[in-house]
Amino acid sequence: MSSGGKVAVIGAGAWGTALAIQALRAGGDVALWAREPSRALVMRAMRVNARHLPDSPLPDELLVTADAEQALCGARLAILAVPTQFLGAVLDDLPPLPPCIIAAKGVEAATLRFPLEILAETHPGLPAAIISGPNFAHEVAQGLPAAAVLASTDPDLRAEATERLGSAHLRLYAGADPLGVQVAGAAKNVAAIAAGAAIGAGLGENARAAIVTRALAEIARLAVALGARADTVAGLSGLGDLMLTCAGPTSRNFSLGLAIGRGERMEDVLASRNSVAEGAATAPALLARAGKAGVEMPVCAAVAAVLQDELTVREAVEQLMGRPQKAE
Ligand SMILES: NC(=O)c1ccc[n+]([C@@H]2O[C@H](COP(=O)([O-])OP(=O)(O)OC[C@H]3O[C@@H](n4cnc5c(N)ncnc54)[C@H](O)[C@@H]3O)[C@@H](O)[C@H]2O)c1
Ligand SMILES: O=P(O)(O)OC[C@H](O)CO
Repeated sequence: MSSGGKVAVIGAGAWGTALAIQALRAGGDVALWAREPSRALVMRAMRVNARHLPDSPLPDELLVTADAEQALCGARLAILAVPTQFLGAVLDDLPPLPPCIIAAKGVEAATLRFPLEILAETHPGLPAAIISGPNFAHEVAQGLPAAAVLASTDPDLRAEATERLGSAHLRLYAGADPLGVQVAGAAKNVAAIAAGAAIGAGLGENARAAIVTRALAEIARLAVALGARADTVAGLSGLGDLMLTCAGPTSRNFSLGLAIGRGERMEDVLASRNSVAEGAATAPALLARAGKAGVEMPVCAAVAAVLQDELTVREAVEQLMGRPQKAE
C-alpha cells in the first residue's frame, strides 16, 4: 500500500461518511459502500448523506455505491465503519478485503468480541488496525481539527495507514496497543451513558466528574487484565474520548443516558432514532468480558443494571456510593 492508493470505506453511517470525506482530503481515490441500494442512489444523486451527516456535502470525486465488489475493486486499504453489532454479518458477505482499519467502538453482545477479534475470525491473517479517539463525525467531516490513534501490531500497516488517512485536519498518532484502544473505545461509550444518566437525574457536575474518573480507573484495570497497556487508556482513545463523549448531549451515548436519567425507557429512546448508541449493547457484554477476566467494573455494572431495568438510576447511584471504602 502506498500513499494515494484507493481506499474503500465500508458503512455509510455518520462515521463512515466522515472518514470517506477525510480520506479524500488526504489524497487518492475513495469509494463509500452503503448497504441499502436506495440510499446509495439518493446519496449519489443529492451529494449528501441526509440521514446521518446532513450538513456535510459529499465531494464530487467520492464514489458512493451499494456494490461491494465495485467499492473494493483495486482498493489498497479498507476502512470498516459498520457498528460492532453488525460487523460480523457484514464481513461474512464482503468480497476479499485488502488490509483493514476498523473504525467501530464496542463489544459484540452475542460473542463478547472486540471488533478486531471479529475480523480475525472471519479473515484470519489479514493485516488490521483500529482507529479511535475523540472524534464526532460531523466535526471531522467539516475539517475541524481533531486527533486520533491508529493502532496495529503490524508496524508497516500502522505507518502507511497513518500517512494515508491523516492530514492537517486529522492528526493521527500511531499506536502499538490495538487491544487497549479497543477496550477504551468500547468502555467510554458505557461511561458516557452513566454520565448522561447522572446529569439527567439531576445529580450534578461532581457526580459526572466522579463517574468519568472512576470509569477511567476501571477501564485501565480491564485493559491491563486483558494484556493491554494502562497508558493507552490515558491517551486519545481513553481519557480523550471520555472527555468528549461524557461532556454533553452531542454524544448519542450521553444523550441516551440523559433521557434514561430523566425517566425515559431505553427501548423508546432507541426506537425514536436512526443512529446507534454503541454503549447500550456493549454495557452487558463488556461487563461479562470483564467478569471472565476477574475484573470488577462498578460503573459498567451500574449502567448494565439500569439498561436491563434491574435498578433505577438513583438505586444504581446508591449502590455505587455504598460500596466498601477503598484506596484510590
Ligand atoms: N458517529 C460518530 O461520531 C462516530 C465517531 C467515531 C466512531 N464511531 C463508531 O463508528 C461506528 C459506526 O457508527 P456511525 O455513527 O457511523 O453509525 P450511524 O448511527 O451514523 O449509522 C448507523 C449505521 O448502522 C448501519 N446499520 C444499521 N442496521 C444495520 C444492519 N442490520 N446491518 C448492517 N449495518 C446496519 C447503517 O447502515 C449505518 O451505517 C460505531 O461503532 C460508532 O461507535 C462513530
Ligand atoms: O455520539 P457517540 O456517543 O456515539 O460518540 C461518537 C464518537 O465515538 C466520539 O468519539
